[in-house]
Amino acid sequence: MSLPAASTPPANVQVVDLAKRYGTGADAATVFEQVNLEVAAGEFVAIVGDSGVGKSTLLNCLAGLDRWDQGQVLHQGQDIGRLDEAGLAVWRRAHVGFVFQAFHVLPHLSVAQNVALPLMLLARGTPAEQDARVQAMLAAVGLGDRGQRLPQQLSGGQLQRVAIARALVHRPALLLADEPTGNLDPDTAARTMDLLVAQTREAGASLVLVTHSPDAAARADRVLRLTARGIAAA
Ligand SMILES: Nc1ncnc2c1ncn2[C@@H]1O[C@H](COP(=O)(O)OP(=O)(O)OP(=O)(O)O)[C@@H](O)[C@H]1O
Repeated sequence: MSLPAASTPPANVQVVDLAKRYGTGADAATVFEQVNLEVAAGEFVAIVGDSGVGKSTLLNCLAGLDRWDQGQVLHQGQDIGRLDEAGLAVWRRAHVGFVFQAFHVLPHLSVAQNVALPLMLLARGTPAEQDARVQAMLAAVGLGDRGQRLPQQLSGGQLQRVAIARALVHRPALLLADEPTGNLDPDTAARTMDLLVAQTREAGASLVLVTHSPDAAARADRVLRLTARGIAAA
């Protein structure tokens, strides 16, 4: 009896013929179209392109935060365009770590509570295990002694590091980062990139990073340029 042929595992992330437009009828404006992209587990892809070409929009589509007009976004073979808002929220919570240009840190929670949020929402681990993981992440971003502070007591660069700790704390399979080093000095930027790359390699996450920074792009396995007509090797 012959064994079934081993099937190739699907790419962690697949984008198929994606198009995004704003407006309708005569006012319709295409941001991008014919975007095709595959990112493997453990792979780091940087996306570059002119200002306004749609890099943040594409990242938002990958996170299911923005809807698109044509094409598909698949995560481990699952078509996330078929999920409703509640389904998307559950999927995102479990699988996605997002570092935005704006930090989206909650002002009334301490730094440690902000970082703990994904673990609490997923009810992952005991409170003691959650505390230990949060403390380890804060130490990794150089904020081990700032956990009890409120966000307003931190600098912009420190807040960016809180956002990165929070994005990584639940070891997501898909890491999406929009200019994560934009507000940071060169040393902190390099350490931040170390963290993102380590998570990608060690946890087999896929990292998609939008950047204008040549230093950040230089760390990627592949650099792709987004234009209105698609995405290709830079
Ligand atoms: N809600 C919206 N309605 C209409 N147009 C929008 C909306 N949001 C974004 N756009 C347009 O979509 C295009 C892509 O914006 P986006 O922020 O994705 O670009 P970007 O490549 O990330 O830019 P940058 O490098 O400057 O951050 C821009 O022309 C922008 O004006």
